[in-house]
Amino acid sequence: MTRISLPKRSEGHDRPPAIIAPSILSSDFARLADECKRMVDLGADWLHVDVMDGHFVPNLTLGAPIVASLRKHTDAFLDCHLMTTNPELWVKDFAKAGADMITFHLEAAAGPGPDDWHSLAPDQPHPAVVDMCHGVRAAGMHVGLALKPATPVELAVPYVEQGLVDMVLVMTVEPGFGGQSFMADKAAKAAVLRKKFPDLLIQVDGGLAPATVDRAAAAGANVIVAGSAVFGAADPGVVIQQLRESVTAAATSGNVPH
Ligand SMILES: O=C(CO)[C@H](O)[C@H](O)COP(=O)(O)O
Repeated sequence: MTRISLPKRSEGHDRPPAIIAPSILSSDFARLADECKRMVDLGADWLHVDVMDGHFVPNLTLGAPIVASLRKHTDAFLDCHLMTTNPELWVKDFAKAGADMITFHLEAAAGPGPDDWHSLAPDQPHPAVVDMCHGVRAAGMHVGLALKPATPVELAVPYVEQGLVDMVLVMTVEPGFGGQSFMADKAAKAAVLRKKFPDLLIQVDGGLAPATVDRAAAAGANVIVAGSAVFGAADPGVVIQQLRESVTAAATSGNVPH
């Protein structure tokens, strides 16, 4: 059983409700519990946890022990984005630590190289990806599937069609670091998914801020990850509110995502 259920799309909306997930990558790690409490008090729906292994991306951040420590201080939904090779190695540890969702990279199933997605078929689920989805659910967590900027969005479709994933994460920067510039053309990948899957959680991550979120919201995204824009703001609560309003306005506008 998953600890917290996922929000559902309601009548008259073209997507599930807005979920704003500050990325703790931009927090003061020495004061992590306080930083997370502050974000939740200011209106954050989820906390986004960036897990980097120094192989899949050129950066090292944190692992399950930090999640376990954090869990002692918060009941918030912990959305753990695994930027790692061999993500299956970490499923049990993250489940035990109290993670609510594991989002792993589709490319990691094919290999750690930036172009390894070329070996994935658009119409046939990859067995390693399918096993990973089943493994995450069996461990009591929700499943997210992440796509790097160069990976075609169509490659995610078979896993959504088969009900294997709860969320697709469309990366709008090259994974590895906070504070990068938003890639608007990559956000447009969300529209392909939203047209086919009105109930799917579609997350965007990288360079999201009040100045860029409208583009992602117009494409159909509903889960907004923002690190530097939120933690670096004079009033993070205002930024969280602006991100939410952008998604909510797009969801009720009746426009087809573009
Ligand atoms: O996954 C990530 C980096 O790989 C981060 O979540 C992302 O970059 C958020 O930071 P910012 O909002 O500052 O771009």
